[in-house]
Amino acid sequence: MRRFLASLRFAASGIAQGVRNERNMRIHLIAAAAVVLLAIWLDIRPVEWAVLLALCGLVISLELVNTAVERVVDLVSPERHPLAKAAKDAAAGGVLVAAMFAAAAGLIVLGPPLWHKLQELFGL
Ligand SMILES: Nc1ncnc2c1ncn2[C@@H]1O[C@H](COP(=O)(O)OP(=O)(O)OP(=O)(O)O)[C@@H](O)[C@H]1O
Repeated sequence: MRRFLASLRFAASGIAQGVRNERNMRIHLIAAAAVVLLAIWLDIRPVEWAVLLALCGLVISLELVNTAVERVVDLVSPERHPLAKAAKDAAAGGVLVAAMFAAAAGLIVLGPPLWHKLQELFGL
């Protein structure tokens, strides 16, 4: 049990470091918070919540993995190297792909009810 709690502490510390040091991580967190607030306001269905939360979690997790790849590459290859570039660029590409699909899913789920709500509010 103590080892499990210690591993949770290490994981929490990794998340905190990512938030402190990575600007992109803070952008993803702000985007996730905006999605959650919008979803509450629009009162979306449970299955829609599940999709949006899973995708927000995926993007934030991949950003942490990207940070880990950057740290390891900087450790093993402080000098420039084509493989170091390939590793960092692939990790960054992974985050970008997930973020683009998450944004598309967000538009599909939140777009129609948001449009409906705006029509109601402004009598469009
Ligand atoms: N050791 C290296 N060898 C070759 N190219 C590198 C190396 N380090 C970084 N690069 C290139 O420079 C880009 C930016 O690298 P950098 O380490 O600044 O990461 P970053 O994506 O800007 O992340 P962050 O700003 O969060 O540290 C990488 O995506 C890669 O293309």
